[in-house]
Amino acid sequence: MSIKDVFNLSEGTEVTVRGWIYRKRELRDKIFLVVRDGSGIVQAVINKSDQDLSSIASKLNVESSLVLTGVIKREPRAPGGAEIHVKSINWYYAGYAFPINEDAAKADSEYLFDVRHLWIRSRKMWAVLRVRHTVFGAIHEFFRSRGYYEVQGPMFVSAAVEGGSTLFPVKYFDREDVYLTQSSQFYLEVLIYALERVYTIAPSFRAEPSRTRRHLTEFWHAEAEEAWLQFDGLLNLLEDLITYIVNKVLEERQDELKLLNRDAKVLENVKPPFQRVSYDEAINILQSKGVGIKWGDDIGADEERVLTLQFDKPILLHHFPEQIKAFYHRNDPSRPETTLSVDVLAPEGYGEIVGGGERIYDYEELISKIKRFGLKPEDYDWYLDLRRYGSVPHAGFGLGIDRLIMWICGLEHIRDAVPFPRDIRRIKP
Ligand SMILES: NC(=O)C[C@H]([NH3+])C(=O)NS(=O)(=O)OC[C@H]1O[C@@H](n2cnc3c(N)ncnc32)[C@H](O)[C@@H]1O
Ligand SMILES: [Mg+2]
Repeated sequence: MSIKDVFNLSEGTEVTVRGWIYRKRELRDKIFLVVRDGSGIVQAVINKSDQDLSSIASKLNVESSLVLTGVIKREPRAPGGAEIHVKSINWYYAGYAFPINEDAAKADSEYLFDVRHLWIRSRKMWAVLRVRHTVFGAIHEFFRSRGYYEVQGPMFVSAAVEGGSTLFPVKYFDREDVYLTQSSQFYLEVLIYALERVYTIAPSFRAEPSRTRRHLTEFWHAEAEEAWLQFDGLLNLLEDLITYIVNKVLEERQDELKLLNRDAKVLENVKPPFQRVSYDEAINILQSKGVGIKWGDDIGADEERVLTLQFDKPILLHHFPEQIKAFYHRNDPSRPETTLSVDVLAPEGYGEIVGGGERIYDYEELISKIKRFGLKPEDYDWYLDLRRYGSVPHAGFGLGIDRLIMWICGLEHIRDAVPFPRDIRRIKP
């Protein structure tokens, strides 16, 4: 039986659970073992009057694996309000003294990243991993229930989508022009001409030199693209997607959010319409808050933080000046110096979790912008073909899943949202 089922059974029931010792405490007359499995934890009590049992329990360590049988007793002081009074223990592996103890857990956080392969067993990571599971499942459900087809782009690519400065070159046999994908977007733009509406969940790679609280060198990216979709439809789609995901987490992961001390009030407030703020309005708000910014400047993490603290809902920040966004963004015909682009900013200072917009679908417009941006049309030969043959208005976006999970769980650093985070200094475990 899994540990979480123990709490649904009545007092006096005999149960057998299996798992690992999470905490161990020896008192004068008792030994308390907190046992964990994939579903949760339960306290087990051994009376020292039972010589055989207590001699077994004494030699076990934190993380020793075992199967124990005992009788349920209500105990308000125990986690979950019940405990198991142990009758027998079958242990599999006494193990060595576990290197992560209470002090280590409070020690230098880099140490906890060095032993992430063991720290992954902590209650905090257990909760984050279960929220992560729900988020990935919700993304699949959302798109599949709306007729989007799941597709896959390649990981080895030949061109930048989001600028050459964060491309990871790959040693690819004798070639020097191969990179890890920054975004599957261009391939989704190919696939809409076959399936009309597509999505993918895949890793993306960015050679980010800075170690910030929201950048990784490898991150999980949910991207979607849809033929005929235009700007207002894109904004509504983003609101519906993020609301759907947050609601799923609220529905399935209340215990985990509590364990993470996450105040779910903000999450309960996530529903359409989000706060729609144009770039122009954002510049005015920031200037009124004393931020030294002028029209045409990029809005970075610090400025996003100021903006998100003005509202208690996600923000759809739209119509960025063309020079701030990638070449493929379609210029707004009514204000060509701006683009039909949108970033979604998560509240509470978390900032950008989504980037997207309408794409240029006219061949001449795209090739002239590629040149105007100092790029080489030959680097985008097959991408331009999509505008030569059957081009249609279309839009899409990329959701940074790790950043979304960081916000939903109320985490300090994106590295806590990922089982095995990668940044400029970390490539193991
Ligand atoms: N299909 C598309 O339209 C996506 C588009 N080509 C794209 O990659 N946009 S983005 O660069 O803003 O990245 C999208 C999101 O991807 C996340 N992102 C982007 N870069 C990172 C890094 N380095 N670490 C973690 N998360 C990252 C972040 O939430 C961004 O909003
Ligand atoms: Mg972006």
